[in-house]
Amino acid sequence: MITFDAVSKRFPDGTLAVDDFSIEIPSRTTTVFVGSSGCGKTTLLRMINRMVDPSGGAIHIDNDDISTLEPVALRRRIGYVMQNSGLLPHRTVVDNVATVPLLSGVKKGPAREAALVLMDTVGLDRAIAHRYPSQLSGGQQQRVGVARGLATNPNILLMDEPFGAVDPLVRSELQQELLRIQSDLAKTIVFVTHDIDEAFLLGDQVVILKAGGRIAQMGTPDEILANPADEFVDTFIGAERGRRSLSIRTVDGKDVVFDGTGRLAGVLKRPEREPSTPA
Ligand SMILES: Nc1ncnc2c1ncn2[C@@H]1O[C@H](COP(=O)(O)OP(=O)(O)OP(=O)(O)O)[C@@H](O)[C@H]1O
Repeated sequence: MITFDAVSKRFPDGTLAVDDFSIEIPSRTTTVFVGSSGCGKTTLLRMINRMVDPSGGAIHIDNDDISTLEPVALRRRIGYVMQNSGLLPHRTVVDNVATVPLLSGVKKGPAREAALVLMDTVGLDRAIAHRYPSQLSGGQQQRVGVARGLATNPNILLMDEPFGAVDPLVRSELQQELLRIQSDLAKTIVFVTHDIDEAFLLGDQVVILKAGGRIAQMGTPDEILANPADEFVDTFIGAERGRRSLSIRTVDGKDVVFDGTGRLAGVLKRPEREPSTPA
């Protein structure tokens, strides 16, 4: 479990990016931070692996206060996937995937072999193992980025808008692939996006943020869809969906939410009902 306890971050220029943020991120599930540009999502994510240190409060991973852990060692045991994949342009796919294990002292042969297996995991053909990033499509580059994030077999995977720069079809494929990988591997994933549809699709827990990393609402997609906490959340859900109206239809006895284009947006959990007594 990752715990933020009254965490704040003020940058040296005075910007208060995160103000008094507290949350518990359960293990082996996906938590999504969603909010508009500048609300502090990336700052929150980077505080987990100490790329950014908080100015106040504490972050724990299980029982460890991460401020007591050595940042480089911490970073090497947490996977990190970023937008535009962040691949090293002069290294081949297989060597990009193997970068962190190699830095951590794994020998070249085993590191490359493990990288090939990871290419299988993320749905990449081994035939492209010796290509350079510029010879790949955007979607393939992002898959390499995900494979690299998984290369040390981390318990925690941080993903910062990893599918933000690809076209909608490829994005949808990558999202499905991530759902499949997560159902096999059950990592603790913290995922940042500004896309509410992506948040609802991928998140077990969704955290809707306002400026300053303030939590507007936190819950499962069903809970948020069924009961938006306030007008801000309502508007955010509506606006980010292009003001497409949500509708609820009953399918196989379940209340299913569709957006205005007929796309599945979620399934509402109904409270358990007492069995009805015959009249
Ligand atoms: N190194 C920095 N120095 C000063 N201000 C910063 C720094 N990094 C981020 N900020 C500011 O902190 C706030 C939060 O930034 P952050 O990148 O965390 O937001 P975000 O929600 O991830 O935005 P986006 O979706 O645009 O990436 C913004 O006002 C940003 O300008």
